[in-house]
Amino acid sequence: MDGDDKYLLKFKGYNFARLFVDINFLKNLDDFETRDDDVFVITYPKSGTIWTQQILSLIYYEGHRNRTEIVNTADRSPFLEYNLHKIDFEKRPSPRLFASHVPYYLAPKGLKNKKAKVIYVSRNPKDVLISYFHFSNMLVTFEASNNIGEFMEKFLDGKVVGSLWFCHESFDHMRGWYEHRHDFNILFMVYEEMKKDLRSSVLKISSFLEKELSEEDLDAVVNQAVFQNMKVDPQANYDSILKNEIGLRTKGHFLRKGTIGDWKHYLTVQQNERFDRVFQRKMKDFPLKFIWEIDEELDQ
Ligand SMILES: Nc1ncnc2c1ncn2[C@@H]1O[C@H](COP(=O)(O)O)[C@@H](OP(=O)(O)O)[C@H]1O
Ligand SMILES: CCc1ccc(OS(=O)(=O)O)cc1
Repeated sequence: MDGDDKYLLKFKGYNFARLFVDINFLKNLDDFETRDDDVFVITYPKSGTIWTQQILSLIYYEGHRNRTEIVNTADRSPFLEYNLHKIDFEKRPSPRLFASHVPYYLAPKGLKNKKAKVIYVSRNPKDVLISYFHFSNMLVTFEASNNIGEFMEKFLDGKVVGSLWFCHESFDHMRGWYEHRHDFNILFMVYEEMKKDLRSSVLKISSFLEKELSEEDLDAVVNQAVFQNMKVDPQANYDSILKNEIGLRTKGHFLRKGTIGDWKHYLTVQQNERFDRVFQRKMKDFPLKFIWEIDEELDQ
């Protein structure tokens, strides 16, 4: 362990949420025993984790799809490093679904056998920034910021849970996973593409998982994963976990807006230009393109 902060726990160069993480678990993470049929959703925070967790559990378990099971997201596909409900992962029946924010170099080494599946979801970093600003002001377990400008500086410096989104070094989050993609059995998904065409995205995920869905099942998955329905689904939206287990500093929800280009409502021209300069410098040779905005009428 290096570094010390009330909210951040730095372990091997990466910032974990101090109040959720178990340092002894981290020390053994490398040797965490994976199974060939494990599935991991891996993201930088605020990139569509909970959404993809919901899609995965709907694909795998008819019970959720038919609303016959009363199991919340944190129990359907628990966070590997933030095991809120102290689930005994070894006793968990297969197939196990996990979520995680770990950078590629902290992932259990068993994932490199390329059997267990990884779904990496990315989102344009300006919307990540805005989503994260609201989220960290809302929860007592994250450091609050007075304004977007203040939070943006922390974000650009990597002084947040998840460390740097931006990267010029291959060990940072997005680039690290992308550049080491051949070491893993990995599918890259893009938040904005999921927004634009959820049905095709669900099909892409189910095909990667080798889980064939009937038309009827596909409809049910899509229907329960669209923002408006997920937002009011108490098993999917984390509301009771945030309120009763983690603690709210200000009123709000995990499913906040779920749109593309919300940053345009928050960043000043100067802030946006500063962000662009950093982005261009650090990501100039990165081959994937990001979707920064969409016609607002299409973004329903
Ligand atoms: N079904 C859905 N459709 C679109 N966005 C969703 C979604 N479920 C969650 N999100 C959005 O994903 C973000 C949270 O990401 P994560 O789960 O990685 O923490 C939030 O973004 P906003 O704060 O911009 O609304 C949340 O609203
Ligand atoms: C344990 C559930 C949980 C809650 C909040 C989280 O925040 S973040 O995604 O790391 O920003 C993560 C896990």
